[in-house]
Amino acid sequence: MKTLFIKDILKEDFLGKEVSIKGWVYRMRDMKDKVFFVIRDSSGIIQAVVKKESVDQKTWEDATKFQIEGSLEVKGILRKDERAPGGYEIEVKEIKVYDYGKPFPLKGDEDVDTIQKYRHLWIRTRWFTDVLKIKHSLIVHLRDWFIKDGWYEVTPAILVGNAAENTTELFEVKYFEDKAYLSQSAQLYLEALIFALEKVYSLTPSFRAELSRTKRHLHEYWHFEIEAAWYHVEDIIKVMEESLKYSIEKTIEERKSEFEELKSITGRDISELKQFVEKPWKVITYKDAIKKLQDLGVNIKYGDDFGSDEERLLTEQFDVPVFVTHYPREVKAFYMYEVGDGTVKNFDLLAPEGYGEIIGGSEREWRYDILHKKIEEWGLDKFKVKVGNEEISAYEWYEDLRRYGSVPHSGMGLGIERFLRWICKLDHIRDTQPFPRLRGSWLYP
Ligand SMILES: NC(=O)C[C@H]([NH3+])C(=O)NS(=O)(=O)OC[C@H]1O[C@@H](n2cnc3c(N)ncnc32)[C@H](O)[C@@H]1O
Ligand SMILES: [Mg+2]
Repeated sequence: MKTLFIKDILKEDFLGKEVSIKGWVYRMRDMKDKVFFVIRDSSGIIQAVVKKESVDQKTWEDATKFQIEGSLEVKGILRKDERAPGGYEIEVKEIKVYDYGKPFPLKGDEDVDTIQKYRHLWIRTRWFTDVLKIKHSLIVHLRDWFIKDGWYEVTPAILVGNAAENTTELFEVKYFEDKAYLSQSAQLYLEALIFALEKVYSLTPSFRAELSRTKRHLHEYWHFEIEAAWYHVEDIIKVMEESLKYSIEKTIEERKSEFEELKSITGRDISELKQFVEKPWKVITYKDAIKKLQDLGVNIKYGDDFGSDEERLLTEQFDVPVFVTHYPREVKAFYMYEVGDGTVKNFDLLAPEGYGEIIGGSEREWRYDILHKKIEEWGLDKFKVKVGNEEISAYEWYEDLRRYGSVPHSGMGLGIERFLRWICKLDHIRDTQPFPRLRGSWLYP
């Protein structure tokens, strides 16, 4: 007989029939002449009852030896039982023991440090399993949108020789006799690839050695980045509003039961997500945003960057995500296209409900002279790499993209974990990653 997933047998057509499932003991109650199990697999839970008078001695003894998270396969008859989770129960005839298990170290009320110590076991938590499935769907549908829109998935370098973002937030790694850095962003490599494929995307880990200890910073996060030749920043804003709405809409459809379960933990109601999809998202300039914050009594002036507090306050003025554009050149990255009035053609997408930045994007400086001057002005040419017997600027190759057939181009980077934190209404970004790397966390597990 075929072993099925639990979700596949929770149906009237299996009533009275023999079924077989494999999984782990989620709950158990040992009575005098009965043992009630709730067994879980990746698809859900089901009650299974072992009655002493209905099974042989060995099966009864096995049934009484299990611990929480013990692993087993049960065969039995599916019965209706309104009191059981899901309304069904298996009356067990046979048990195949894989592992009785040991007293499980987690009871469900542990503090953050204890959870961190047993994170490799804690990730079996049902609500976190729901978050992992929603993360999977958001990524799959986002990729789907870009594939349908003619973009190519590419595989950029992760061991790199230069900073793409803040030079003080690099993780340095030993690279034989030299040193390398863990990639902060695939952007510079995607910019090289558009001269071949024109529209490219990648999903890679990005690494940030930020010292900030906040609810939205990880040292290692998954970064969905896109780059397109001939596109201007307005085109990228349009692409991201459409693709994120598509991903959210498809994920809501596909993960109804997961969102239902999650609602009791985080309070996220899918009706809130539906209204983000239905309404047009806002676009305001940095200058407007500064004015709005000043009108709200925030002590901020033109030229200041936004921190989490300012972003939270700003997003609380809107009930949809907000694209904030045209920041002052000084507060943004070297590669951004200079408008000429002191601003750059960039945007940050701020998620509502106080979640803040989930995307950073911009039009790239594609004019060689201006980019070369800025790389020198920002001291980036001090980054050297060994090429053959000579030491050259680690940005020489990047400037070559402006020497040989340069074109206007734009792109963006979406933090998957920040996107997921907003969609699931999670309090802390640590609960968007199975093995989060946070300020002060151990490299364990
Ligand atoms: N291809 C590009 O144009 C991307 C560009 N080079 C870039 O890295 N922009 S960004 O620094 O704003 O980071 C992009 C996004 O990456 C996320 N991000 C950025 N830093 C983090 C940390 N520390 N933890 C989690 N997520 C982070 C966040 O959502 C940002 O909006
Ligand atoms: Mg940013």
